[in-house]
Amino acid sequence: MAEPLVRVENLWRRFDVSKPWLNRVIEGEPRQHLTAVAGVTFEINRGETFALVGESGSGKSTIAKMVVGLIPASEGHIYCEGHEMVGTSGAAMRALRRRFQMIFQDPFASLNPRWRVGDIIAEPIRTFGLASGAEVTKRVGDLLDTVGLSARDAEKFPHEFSGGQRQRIAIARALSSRPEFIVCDEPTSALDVSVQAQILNLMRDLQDELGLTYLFISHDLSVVRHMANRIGVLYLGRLVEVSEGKALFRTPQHPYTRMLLEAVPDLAMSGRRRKPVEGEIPNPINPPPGCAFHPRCPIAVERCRLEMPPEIRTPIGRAACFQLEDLHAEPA
Ligand SMILES: Nc1ncnc2c1ncn2[C@@H]1O[C@H](COP(=O)(O)OP(=O)(O)OP(=O)(O)O)[C@@H](O)[C@H]1O
Repeated sequence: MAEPLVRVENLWRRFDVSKPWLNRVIEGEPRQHLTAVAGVTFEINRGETFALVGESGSGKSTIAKMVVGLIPASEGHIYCEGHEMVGTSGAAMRALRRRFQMIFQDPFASLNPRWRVGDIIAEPIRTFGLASGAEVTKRVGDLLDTVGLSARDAEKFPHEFSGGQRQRIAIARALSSRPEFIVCDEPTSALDVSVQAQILNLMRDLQDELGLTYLFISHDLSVVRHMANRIGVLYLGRLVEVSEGKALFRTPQHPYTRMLLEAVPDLAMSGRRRKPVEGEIPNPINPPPGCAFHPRCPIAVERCRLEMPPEIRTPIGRAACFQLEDLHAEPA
């Protein structure tokens, strides 16, 4: 089998969330750490869309930022076609920055309001020395055309566009360095539903045309269903399930995946009524012992409160749950 384009192996990210030194001394408090990502492993094959889903605070954005090199990992590995990217700098990091791009949730915040659209899109082209002079203008015009805008829009400023158009500009900018891999962090969450569909269609068309690979991050399962080949479900920084996309919607394995699916009106599994997600994600500074999901889990048993469940193979992927272990005995 071909090497995956991206492989993330046992990735961890801890944040120091201690109070300032003087407060700690006066109040006699120790340093505090928050584990945002705890030993995550997944791979993304060339040309596919791998989605990460989970409630707010589950660690999706933190993983995304580590994968594109915006923040360092505390521990673990990120391989690009087998080459280690954690700890790289200089030319290797520069190459990664060209090949891996990111699109953010809020296109207004990610576009410099004082720059003309043409300059925003041209910046990566110039930075990576991909073109010069009139060639840059031509390439900017082509990119605007590719995302459904016009070459004339290069003269305008971001505030002259609607939310959906601004996300098109952000996509054109991401494409300008001719990347192979784009991390899309909630790219349509800030947009109206009708506009969301247009942007998602554009992203799918671009994937087919340019052979792009996506890491797609979303808390919205109905959006993910239309985009992902495979899906990773995150809970409090851990992957509780990684499964083939369509199968996950038909036969979710982990109780947390089931809970998420049952909460989405048009996805609630056939014959079942929609049930809102119960409880809240615990504080990651002080996570529950054993399986972190046990306080909210409808099928938790004593063992779940004491031990971390191992990852096992399921018919559609892998998942970490003692109850599934009894069903599918083979370790992943
Ligand atoms: N720079 C930081 N310093 C301290 N804690 C952080 C930092 N960045 C993220 N966190 C914490 O890490 C955890 C995971 O955050 P992250 O933003 O990755 O989650 P998410 O799933 O993307 O959620 P959302 O959809 O709300 O962005 C959260 O508890 C968050 O508060």
